[in-house]
Amino acid sequence: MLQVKNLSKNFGGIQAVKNVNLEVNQGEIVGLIGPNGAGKTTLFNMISLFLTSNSGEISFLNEKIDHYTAEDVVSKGLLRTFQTPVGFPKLSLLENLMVVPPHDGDGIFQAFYKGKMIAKQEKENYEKVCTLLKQFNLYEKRNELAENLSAAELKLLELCRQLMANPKILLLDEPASGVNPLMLDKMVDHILRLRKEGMTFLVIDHNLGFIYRICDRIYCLANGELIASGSPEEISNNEQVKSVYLGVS
Ligand SMILES: Nc1ncnc2c1ncn2[C@@H]1O[C@H](COP(=O)(O)OP(=O)(O)OP(=O)(O)O)[C@@H](O)[C@H]1O
Repeated sequence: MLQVKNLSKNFGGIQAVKNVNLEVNQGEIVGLIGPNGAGKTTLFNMISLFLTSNSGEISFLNEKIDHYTAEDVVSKGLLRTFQTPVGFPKLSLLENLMVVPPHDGDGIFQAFYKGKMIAKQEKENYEKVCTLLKQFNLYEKRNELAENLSAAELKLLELCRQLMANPKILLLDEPASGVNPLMLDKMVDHILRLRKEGMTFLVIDHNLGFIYRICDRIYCLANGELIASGSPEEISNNEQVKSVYLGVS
């Protein structure tokens, strides 16, 4: 579904990502781990077209996407979350999830017909928002301001925001950070449920226990290079991974 071939990125003299190859198949949950500064976020930024690569190729659904904009890939179904959830703290959960169609300056006649379409779309969106909030146990808080949510709830709200756009693959950037153990179990359940429903994931996280619980396969980066890939069992027993990531030699 997603293929990355020989992808590289330099920042001045720093080679943040070096010739990385990676793939994610439909229905998989794939992890991306590595110590601080390994290049994980840079790789995510390139895959989601927030950053242009210096060399290499990215394909999504058998199509090269390197020349696309970040907006283009969103419309193709490739979406991502951020380490720090981006939402609207002063808006309610409902408002955060409602998508408002852009005003495009149509005349009154078109606006009349479009108005009907927008009303229908808004009703559908509202129903979808309510369904998502219920699935993520946030419905009771639907009228709360987002700024009153816990870190874990904000991560779930961020996940809901991306789900509103019907992604085919979701890139999750540190979904477990700042999430307490009880909520982490719920996060695991939600991700596994979404996979059962057909979602595909590429996930960055420093919490290896979390990564081992949810992932089918894992890639490990260090100093911008891929040093290992394999099942959770293979990665957890890999000496090079232990050495660079856990500081165990
Ligand atoms: N915009 C930038 N300008 C200059 N250097 C950058 C930039 N972004 C990242 N880097 C450098 O590239 C390297 C990889 O950084 P990156 O943030 O991708 O690592 P990471 O694995 O995501 O780290 P962390 O786990 O701490 O988030 C680091 O040396 C970092 O300092």
